[in-house]
Amino acid sequence: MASGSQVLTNFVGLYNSSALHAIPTLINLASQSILNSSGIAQTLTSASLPWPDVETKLQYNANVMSSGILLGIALITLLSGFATEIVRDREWKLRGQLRISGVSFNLYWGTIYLRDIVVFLIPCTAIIIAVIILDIKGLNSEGPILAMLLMFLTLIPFGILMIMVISFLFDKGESVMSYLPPLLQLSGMIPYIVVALVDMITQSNWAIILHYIFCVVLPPYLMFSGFYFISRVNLYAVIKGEEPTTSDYFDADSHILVTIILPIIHCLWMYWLLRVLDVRATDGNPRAAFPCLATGLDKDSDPGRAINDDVIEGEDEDVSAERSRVERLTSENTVNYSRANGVQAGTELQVVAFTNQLRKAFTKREKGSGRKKGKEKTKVAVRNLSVAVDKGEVLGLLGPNGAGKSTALNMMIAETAPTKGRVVVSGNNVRANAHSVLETLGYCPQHDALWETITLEEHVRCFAALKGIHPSQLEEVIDFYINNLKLQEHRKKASKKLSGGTKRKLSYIMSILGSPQLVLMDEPSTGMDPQSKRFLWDTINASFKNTSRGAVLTTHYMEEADALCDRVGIMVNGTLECLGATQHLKNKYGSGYILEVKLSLALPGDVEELMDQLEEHLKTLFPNMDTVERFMERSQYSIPKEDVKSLGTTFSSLEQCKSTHKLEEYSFSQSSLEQVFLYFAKKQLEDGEEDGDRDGRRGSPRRTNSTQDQQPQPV
Ligand SMILES: Nc1ncnc2c1ncn2[C@@H]1O[C@H](COP(=O)(O)OP(=O)(O)OP(=O)(O)O)[C@@H](O)[C@H]1O
Repeated sequence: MASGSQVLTNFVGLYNSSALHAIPTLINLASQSILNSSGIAQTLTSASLPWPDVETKLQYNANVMSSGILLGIALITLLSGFATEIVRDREWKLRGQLRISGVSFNLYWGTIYLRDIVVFLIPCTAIIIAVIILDIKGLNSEGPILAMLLMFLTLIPFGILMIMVISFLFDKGESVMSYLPPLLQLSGMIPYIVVALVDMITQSNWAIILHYIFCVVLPPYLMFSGFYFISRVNLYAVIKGEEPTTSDYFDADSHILVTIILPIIHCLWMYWLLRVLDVRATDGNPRAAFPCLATGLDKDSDPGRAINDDVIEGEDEDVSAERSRVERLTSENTVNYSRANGVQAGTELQVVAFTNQLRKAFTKREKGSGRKKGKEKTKVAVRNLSVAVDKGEVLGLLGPNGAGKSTALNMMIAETAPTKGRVVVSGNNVRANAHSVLETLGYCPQHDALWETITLEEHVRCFAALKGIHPSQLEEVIDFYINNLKLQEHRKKASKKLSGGTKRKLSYIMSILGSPQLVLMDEPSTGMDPQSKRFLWDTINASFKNTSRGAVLTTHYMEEADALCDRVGIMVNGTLECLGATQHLKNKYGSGYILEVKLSLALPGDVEELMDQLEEHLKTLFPNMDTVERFMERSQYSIPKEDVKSLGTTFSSLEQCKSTHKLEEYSFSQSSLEQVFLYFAKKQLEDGEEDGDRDGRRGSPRRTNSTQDQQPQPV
């Protein structure tokens, strides 16, 4: 059994899980094949043919087995490398960005497929050339070469498609090369070794039965098995004392044909699976593509079956009015009318897009102890959001971190599947008509979706072409954005070398190119310098005001919301708490004053205690005041109008307070949008990270059923 240990040595020596080592593995493999073949040849001449003894047969099989293992490992390791880029495209949201820019399933996957086939052809051709040039015995004759050629013809397209499908098991590019090669190598090699051992030991049909079963149920096995059966035909013919003919390789007993034909059949269902996964797998979760596997995901996107909370207890009246407006827009007639006619008349149809009862619940299982499964936890990220974007409107979505703004936008671009509810853009349901709807969208994601090695200018050029900008205008458009956003010096830099602010500018340009019908911008100005921010504001104002287009913008800059948004909605814990023009919100929720104080740090004593004393004193001046924020020596209070009889008296009381409580400084002003925001932000903190479902009930303890009391306390 010397050859058995040789196989083991070869296997252990050459086994690796990295694509980097695939080429050396391949070269090693070629020399191994030469050695194996010459070994076989020597054994054959020295053995007393026509029929060898058992030991010779075992040695032949062991040699054949090692060639198959080595070739299979090399091919599958090379193939695994192709998955990294696909997973990265998904991880960095580039696939979504391309989809929104009109890159269809066939275009995206077809391009990658053709490119990978060409690349993969190189090592496969190298194997054939090496066999011919090095005159590898047993393989360098017409039969095996023809069999290998035919095998590669189907194995290459099959292998790449298989990798594309399997890539959906991964959500991080980094983990692909750590886990995918061993996963594929083992799932192909273990059945291969089982078949070869059964063949070697029992010399019975069991090996062939297993071969057929594995070919069907374990596709990676196909990358290994063909080589074994090619060498097997050759060996058994020689053992019988005959020269194998070409037809020996393709007759029914050779079992090679199955490794050539089955990949074609696998390709058919894999293409279907890839389509389903690409179109339906959302949230980076392939299970989302199959409703039966997806607990709590995308089970119902029909607003008719959504929780009946038209009248939500304690809901703001503006939010309720918007909900009713959206209900009317959703009525079958309206949607059909808009779908059929494109341009609509009448006030109700003057909307670019709307969401109806849009809801997203993320279900996560907590870690269990031992064998016990952990409890399922549900986080409702967006709670029955009904809002419409009017033509010519920039709608602002504000809210503290984790309020659900990005999740809402992700559902609007069909990147995240809603648990319930519907998104309609230009009269079309986004989930049902994703391709045609997405072509009319522009999206600036919160995290820049860029190819690391592609330059800034190439990004702009590529997306301008995708958005259908005429080649004659291309240069002008590129220069306009690059010059105005002061990007000239970064034009030729690869995106990985760009600063955070520059990347944001690039993402913004990519979203606005081609004048999409609806542009969704998730914190577009984060990290931008004031001058660029000003240009961004100008272009947003010019792009949407008085047009038939619309935009949704999320931001943490109140002055940006004030300057750009026609209406602003503030979200808290997934719920839209208020909606309206910024002035309306200031009047409604900010009809009072804001007092900001700062204690002198030079004061002796505990800051907390001093702050408590100050608050006690302030309560005597403003009995209905509310603490908005308190941090170290600073605090902020909202003071209702009725507590301020006259500004003169108030200021003299505050001056007195300044000297008695040793205030370093204080400010007393009318409420701004920021203060309205802070009021709601505080509510999110009070409500806490509330898990579970609370439909129809609001978390705020302030809310009651009486219409009068439904208004939150003014700031
Ligand atoms: N894929 C996910 N799985 C589980 N929970 C998620 C997922 N995505 C978002 N969430 C949760 O949903 C909630 C809303 O998140 P989202 O990113 O929409 O908030 P946001 O308002 O955009 O916050 P920020 O201002 O920080 O961007 C958060 O509590 C977040 O943890």
